[in-house]
Amino acid sequence: MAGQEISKDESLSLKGYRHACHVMIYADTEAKLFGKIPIKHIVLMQMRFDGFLGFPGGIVNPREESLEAGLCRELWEEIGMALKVGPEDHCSSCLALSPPDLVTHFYTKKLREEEVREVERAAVSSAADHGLEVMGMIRVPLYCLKKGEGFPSFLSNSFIDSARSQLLAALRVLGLLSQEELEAAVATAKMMRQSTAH
Ligand SMILES: O=c1[nH]cnc2c1ncn2[C@@H]1O[C@H](COP(=O)(O)OP(=O)(O)O)[C@@H](O)[C@H]1O
Repeated sequence: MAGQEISKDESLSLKGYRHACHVMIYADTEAKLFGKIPIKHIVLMQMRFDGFLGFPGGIVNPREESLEAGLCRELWEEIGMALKVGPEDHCSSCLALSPPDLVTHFYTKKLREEEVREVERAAVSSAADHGLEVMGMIRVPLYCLKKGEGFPSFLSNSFIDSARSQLLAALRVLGLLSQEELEAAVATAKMMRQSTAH
């Protein structure tokens, strides 16, 4: 579920709110799973310390730094290398579902495949948060195999705050998956969750 959308400027004028910025890093790829199923796009998320999936980023203080400067500082801690994310990469800002006094700002950043590999290597070898606040960077499987394996199964995980909606919206807006593919994956994920609920 997503919180209420709000413009970035309006959110910055709210009194008493904290701000969090997160980014979806992605790239195109020619790679094929089992040598035949096109992966098409690499999309990075991370397993957080609390067992939820989310995007890299964190809390920023707009009174001390711009949202983007704060995001880059957080990325340095979680990825262990400098990654430039600017206002042009901003996608959406939302009032968080919980806690109620939080605005979550979401960005997307397209890299080349080799640059994504560099991010993955740095996240393991240099990032201060690796193994602590971040248990590991992961790739989102965007293909759909038999019995919901792949993206539907991935969507059945637990996501922090609006991370799942941010993922689905970004995939749609960036054209990484079609509306039909997204709807089918969401419906299959829902059935999978129901059938595994005890
Ligand atoms: O990927 C995400 N998308 C949307 N909201 C998120 C995501 N990750 C965390 N949040 C929300 O933002 C808050 C702060 O984020 P995070 O835990 O990354 O920052 P921190 O490590 O600086 O405390 C979280 O408590 C959660 O409500």
